[in-house]
Amino acid sequence: MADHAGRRCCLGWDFSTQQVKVVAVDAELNVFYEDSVHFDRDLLEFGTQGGVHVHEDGLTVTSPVLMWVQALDIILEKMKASGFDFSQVLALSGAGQQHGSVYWKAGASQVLTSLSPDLLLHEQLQACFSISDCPVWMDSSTTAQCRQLEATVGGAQALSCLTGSRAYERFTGNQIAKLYQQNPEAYAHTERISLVSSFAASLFLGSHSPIDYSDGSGMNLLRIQDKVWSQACLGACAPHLEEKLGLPVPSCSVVGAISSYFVQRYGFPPACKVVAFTGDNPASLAGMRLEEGDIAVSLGTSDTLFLWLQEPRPTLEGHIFCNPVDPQHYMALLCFKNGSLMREKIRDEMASSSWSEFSKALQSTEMGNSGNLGFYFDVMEITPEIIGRHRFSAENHEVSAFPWDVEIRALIEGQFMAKKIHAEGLGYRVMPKTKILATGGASHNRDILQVLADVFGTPVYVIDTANSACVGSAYRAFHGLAAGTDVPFSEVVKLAPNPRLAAAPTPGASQVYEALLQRYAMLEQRILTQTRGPLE
Ligand SMILES: Nc1ncnc2c1ncn2[C@@H]1O[C@H](COP(=O)(O)OP(=O)(O)O)[C@@H](O)[C@H]1O
Ligand SMILES: O=C(CO)[C@@H](O)[C@H](O)COP(=O)(O)O
Repeated sequence: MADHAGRRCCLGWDFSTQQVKVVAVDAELNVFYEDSVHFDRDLLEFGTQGGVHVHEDGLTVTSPVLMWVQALDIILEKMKASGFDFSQVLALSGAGQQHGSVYWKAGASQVLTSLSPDLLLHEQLQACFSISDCPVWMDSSTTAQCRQLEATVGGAQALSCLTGSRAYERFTGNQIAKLYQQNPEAYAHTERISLVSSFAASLFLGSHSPIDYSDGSGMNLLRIQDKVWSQACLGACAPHLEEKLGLPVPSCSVVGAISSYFVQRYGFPPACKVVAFTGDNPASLAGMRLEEGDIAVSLGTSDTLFLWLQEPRPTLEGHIFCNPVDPQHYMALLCFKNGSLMREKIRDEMASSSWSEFSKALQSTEMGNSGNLGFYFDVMEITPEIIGRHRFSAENHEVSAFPWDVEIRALIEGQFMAKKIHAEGLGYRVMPKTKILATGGASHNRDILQVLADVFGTPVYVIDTANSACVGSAYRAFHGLAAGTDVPFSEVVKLAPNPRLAAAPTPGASQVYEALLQRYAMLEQRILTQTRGPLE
């Protein structure tokens, strides 16, 4: 019998870009089980790279919905085979990569409610989707729909004030508008549209799960102040959209009990609660127990930076989402598309595909890289909209190549300088008590975290697992169980292990980066002006 038998717990799931992950957290808030299924490695038949398919136009990016379902089957079977005691699961919640959308075909809810425990989920859900390839957050094919949406509500700033963001290509409303315009039949045959998060919750619930306020804020459709769908935005995207989306719910809502499929096949207790699933970044905010004044930096497939906010101040850059753990508050988020996959490319080109070689370059080069600076955006970046690799010497001359170790430092310093500059653009300032909480796959790399600490001039902390979205989902499940008694989230997680210091700023770092940050910002503007012309 496995040593995790008989421990009462909550499960936290994460349906992220490259994998499905799970953790089990016991009542003392210790993580005692972790597992994952990696799409490229474990589900070869879908032929994804980094969990996605990039289409011929270079802009459309999708993932097969049945790959996500099958990944859940595999991970549940692995847990069963390891002796995991499902009968002790009190509640579960989860997270999904943000903005992606799933289109359930008419009749799907009937299938969901009558699943046979003798078969796997993917064997039974084959015919349940009106499109098999779901648009995901890396898609940037909806510029026309974005401009239409902004025009309908009075411009980009007006849309941002209403929904927390100007129109972004990956945001779900614009993706739905594209689907409706290009494939009206599939749209007409769709009974329900889920986010990746609410889709995953629906599998556990055995019926369509509602979208929560926090992940719903990444759609350009939800009014973030009063938390209802904007009729103007819905109308601009597609007809009958409100009925296909269902009503949004607070993020800590219990959306129901687990479906009988999981009770019969895996032995979950019938009373096991499903707490609304949310976006992976909001779930990470919960997992790291972010406090006002802290900065979270997630180094997953995407790089994101997010903050806790009391008052929303929507602008033309970045996003304001409803806060996933406190319904009165908000979070601000910046997303950088060229994150881990860009680091992997440079690692493969310059460091023999080895993270330890990559680290050696960071160890053997000086802070500030002797004035050499680089921008590495193999895919069109979101923050800011730049594509291509651009390298500059200390004299600000564009150069075509750097030595291998200079290239690696230029990549990592550039990525973190961009984060600091754009966070300051949102009005954020590093204060003496500020700490950075780092998470995501690349937070395993101490040399990368050292550069992060040096560029920001702030200590960097990590939690025990880099799967903060999973841990946050399990914490949110405990919160969902307790919320009937109106307990604040901070009270529920007060006994969770504290983050550990991973890197402190090197003496003299602030002086080195002060001048470099100014140069980086100036050169970023120069590239932007060269590529899109001067702003009017
Ligand atoms: N030691 C390491 N150094 C740098 N990056 C790493 C290291 N280990 C893993 N990674 C990166 O972590 C990424 C996956 O991060 P993860 O947070 O699990 O992604 P996601 O949740 O988006 O699926 C990989 O693409 C890989 O590049
Ligand atoms: O688009 C965003 C946030 O706005 C991305 O951060 C996605 O949520 C993908 O997350 P990862 O799989 O990279 O964690």
